[in-house]
Amino acid sequence: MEECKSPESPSKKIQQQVMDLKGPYQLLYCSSKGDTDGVIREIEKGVSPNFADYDKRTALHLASCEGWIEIVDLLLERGADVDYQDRWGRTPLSDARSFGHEDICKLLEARGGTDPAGFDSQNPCCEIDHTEVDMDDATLIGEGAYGEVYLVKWRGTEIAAKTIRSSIASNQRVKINFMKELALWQGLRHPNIVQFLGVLKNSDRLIFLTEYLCNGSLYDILKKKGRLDPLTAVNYALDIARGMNYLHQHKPHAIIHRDLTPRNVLQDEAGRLKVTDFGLSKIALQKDSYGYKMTGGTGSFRYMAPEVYRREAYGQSVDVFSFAIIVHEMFQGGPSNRAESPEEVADRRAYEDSRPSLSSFVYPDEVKMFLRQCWHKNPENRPSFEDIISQLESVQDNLQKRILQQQSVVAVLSCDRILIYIVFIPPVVVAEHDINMFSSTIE
Ligand SMILES: Nc1ncnc2c1ncn2[C@@H]1O[C@H](COP(=O)(O)OP(=O)(O)OP(=O)(O)O)[C@@H](O)[C@H]1O
Repeated sequence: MEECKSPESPSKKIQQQVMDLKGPYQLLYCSSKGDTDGVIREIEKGVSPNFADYDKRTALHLASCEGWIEIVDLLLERGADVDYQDRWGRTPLSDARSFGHEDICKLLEARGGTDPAGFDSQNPCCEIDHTEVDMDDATLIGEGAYGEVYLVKWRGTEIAAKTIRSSIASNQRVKINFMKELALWQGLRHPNIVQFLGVLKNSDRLIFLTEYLCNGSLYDILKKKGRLDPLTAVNYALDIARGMNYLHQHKPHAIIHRDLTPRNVLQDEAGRLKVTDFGLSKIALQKDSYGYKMTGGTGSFRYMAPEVYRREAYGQSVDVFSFAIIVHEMFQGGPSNRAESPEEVADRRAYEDSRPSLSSFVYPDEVKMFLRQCWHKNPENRPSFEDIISQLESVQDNLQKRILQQQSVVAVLSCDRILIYIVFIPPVVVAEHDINMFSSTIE
């Protein structure tokens, strides 16, 4: 293990957690819990009533969702922006409408609140009638944290149907949040992003449909093949980086994946990797006193940026950290520190600055340097995916040149994603009697 010991001690960790709870996030917590005294205390301490979390959600959004009219009134009195838009463009009025809090809607409207996008978040997605997809004839592909995934046919094409467990989908808040993320996913189009197709209408379960990727996940590929050759690893890394760059450059707000792991990267029949399930990670997970807590139940802890684990405010560079761990795994053939539990790994990364080893001969120097930047402890020092793409393209170029030098290649044909090397094979010098022997054998 390559480790740089941080000056932080275990007591620092506890202290840090206490500080997180006491920080400005406490205002959001009190607003969502209906703690009016707590809201007054935090505002009097100097916390801005417009303080927002990483989703740009303010105390007014939370109180409007939860139906705390007294707190909505108080926040407005103290200068909260009635039309503050969150990451999805939703205002507090959009939220109060979604949750059916009529009294709060009236109050917000009276104070000039609007619902610019006219959200009706019960039905924002393209809906496909359940009779169009025969779920009784579905083939089970696998099971994740949210439910099972099936291979089904829709209009003659094989697609994937993701079912959300009723224990999750029956919670109205979770369902609304899921629909918000799916509505966002629906508008995305990129060759390295799994295509969302719609939600099954009138089904007794929450089921959404996406394109089907027949080669499974990067997790399955690494499990089967182990370590990838450097050029394949870099090609795969470029696929993921291009998909992620598209998400991070999404307008008007960047889309942060938050749970980029090898299980959330799928491969199509042409060998191209595509990113899936962004934004869904935090929705169904348990809510604790800090807000939503990522459980890392299926191993996400291994890919979690230190600032997420420490429950600090975070930005899009958390995805760059996860990306670096995935690239490391592609060179390595699987996760490092397999003996440790995923949570222990995340804890040591967050509080001891531990990082996977790069000492092995498998990493080209430029890849080592690049990984160190991507998993840098200071999120601001991590490169953007745009930078990552240009760095990886130059690594790809160098690797291809090295392959050409090592072999007597006379030409390279490039056909879509396949490179065909025409290799010169020197003629073998054969003695005359050998030729005679050879011809007699043929006869
Ligand atoms: N669109 C798809 N095409 C083909 N296979 C898929 C598709 N989506 C998911 N799968 C497969 O279905 C299985 C379950 O996927 P799912 O996304 O529910 O869970 P996961 O990603 O394995 O774990 P988690 O729920 O923690 O993210 C995995 O084996 C995955 O490779």
